[in-house]
Amino acid sequence: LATPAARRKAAQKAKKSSSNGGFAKKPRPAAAAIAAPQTQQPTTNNVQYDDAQDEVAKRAVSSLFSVCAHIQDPKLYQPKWADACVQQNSESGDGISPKIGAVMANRDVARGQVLTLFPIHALGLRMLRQNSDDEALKDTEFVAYDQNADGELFTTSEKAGLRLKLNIPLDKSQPAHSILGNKKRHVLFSMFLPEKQPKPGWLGGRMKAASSQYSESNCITVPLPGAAPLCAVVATTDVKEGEEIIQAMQPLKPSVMDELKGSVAKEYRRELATLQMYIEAACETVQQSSSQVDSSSGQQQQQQLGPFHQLNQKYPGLKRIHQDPDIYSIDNFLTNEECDRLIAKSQPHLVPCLVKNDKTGIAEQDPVRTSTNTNVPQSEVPSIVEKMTNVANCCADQLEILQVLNYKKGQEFIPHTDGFSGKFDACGFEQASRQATIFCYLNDVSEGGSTNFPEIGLAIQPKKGTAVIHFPADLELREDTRTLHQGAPAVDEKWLLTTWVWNRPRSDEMYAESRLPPLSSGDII
Ligand SMILES: O=C(O)CCC(=O)C(=O)O
Ligand SMILES: [Fe+2]
Repeated sequence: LATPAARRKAAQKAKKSSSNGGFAKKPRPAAAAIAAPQTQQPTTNNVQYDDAQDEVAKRAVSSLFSVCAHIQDPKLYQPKWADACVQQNSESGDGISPKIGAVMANRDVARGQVLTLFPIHALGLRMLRQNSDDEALKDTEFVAYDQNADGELFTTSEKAGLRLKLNIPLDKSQPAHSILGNKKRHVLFSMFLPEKQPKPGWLGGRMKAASSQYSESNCITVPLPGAAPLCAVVATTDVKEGEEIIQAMQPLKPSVMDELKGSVAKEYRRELATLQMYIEAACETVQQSSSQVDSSSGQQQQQQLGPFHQLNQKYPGLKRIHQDPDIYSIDNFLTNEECDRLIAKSQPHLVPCLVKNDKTGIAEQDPVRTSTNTNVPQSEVPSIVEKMTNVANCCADQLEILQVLNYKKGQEFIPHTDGFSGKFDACGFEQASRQATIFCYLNDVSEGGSTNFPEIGLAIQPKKGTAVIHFPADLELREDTRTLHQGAPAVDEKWLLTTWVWNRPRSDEMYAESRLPPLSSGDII
């Protein structure tokens, strides 16, 4: 759909089949969130989808879009506070620089200040659906757009160059979180169309993107505190008047991102309060209209959770780094030698991580988990198994087959939970469930690759030898969705050892430790 006319036609067609906005159906590969070790039957993550919840989310997107479109009308609102750059539209005197189209700072801007805002030409919602055999219920993208302009409907067949999609994570401090809070299912994204007229203060998306050199960028796009999906382009270095604005394409460390958001929140308190008012009003409209959707029709209730698996609280160095849901860490859980030897053992055996396709039942490569991994027989790492069973108060048979994961630049594991609701037959365990996740970082990682728990605002930067333990389900085998987590895209290479503690021993002979192929001679003891 390369031409505006073709897109318009498609948009009209799609409008007929949708209640509001544009409805672009997007078949996507089934994205099971539980990754499978190579030699095992992968397991499914039984994500429930819920039509009522989707309807509320779609209404939220439409409502947020109409408010955002309204704000972008220069007759109504001019963001002078975010008007620190211009787009070059004629050749300068020397004929060398700046280039036509380049976005340049029109004043000095300090790190943490806003350069411009990111325009919202359409607002989209990716709805991840799994476990569905029905074609009509595959993953879809709902897009709310301006019905009077070209290019209203964005289908996945359009080339990435035609528009820019920006995923917008919503933390709990965002008003939109309350109406779009199901991060496991709903991905909010904003769309930018280069062919739209640029508006002063809304030049985001028009600047050059940094190529591979991370260091050459001077800004990044961040959701406006309290006013997402509106986003600002924020300076990541001090920028001089006349300097070209170049956007970083790599994710920043969560701590740096938080610092930038903090400085924007502080410096532009008044301006943000105005925008927040608009966004809150849009959210209230949705809340009012969705209050009719009664809980029996599927609104997910936060289930009461009971006690969780107990760790050995006397384990040396055990620290609780988050309470309710509890997350623990232990520095130097593995020695440097254990980490180095485990990497050396695993390196020659790495294969792409597989994820179960819920439709076919086949374990296959999937963009949800792009790292490589290998299984590690317990017999080759007795000292590590001994520490794990000691801290987790369990026997070695309760540990799922150990895996070493390797993430190279750009590789990631998208947000997922490790647990199940109820009993399952999986990974050699029968009528059982995962109670705890233990992972250990095998190297220090300074850029990218953090393990993020977005529901609780926790980000952990990998530190060599540190173990992290969380609890995907309670003792009654009810999943705790607050433990949603991701392996953020790696910048530096990252190595991780991971396993899960089940509530009963591994029993299926097919998954016996003795069947695992050895990695190398020389056990780590
Ligand atoms: O890579 C990470 O930081 C997390 C890995 C993970 O979540 C998993 O293996 O289940
Ligand atoms: Fe995980």
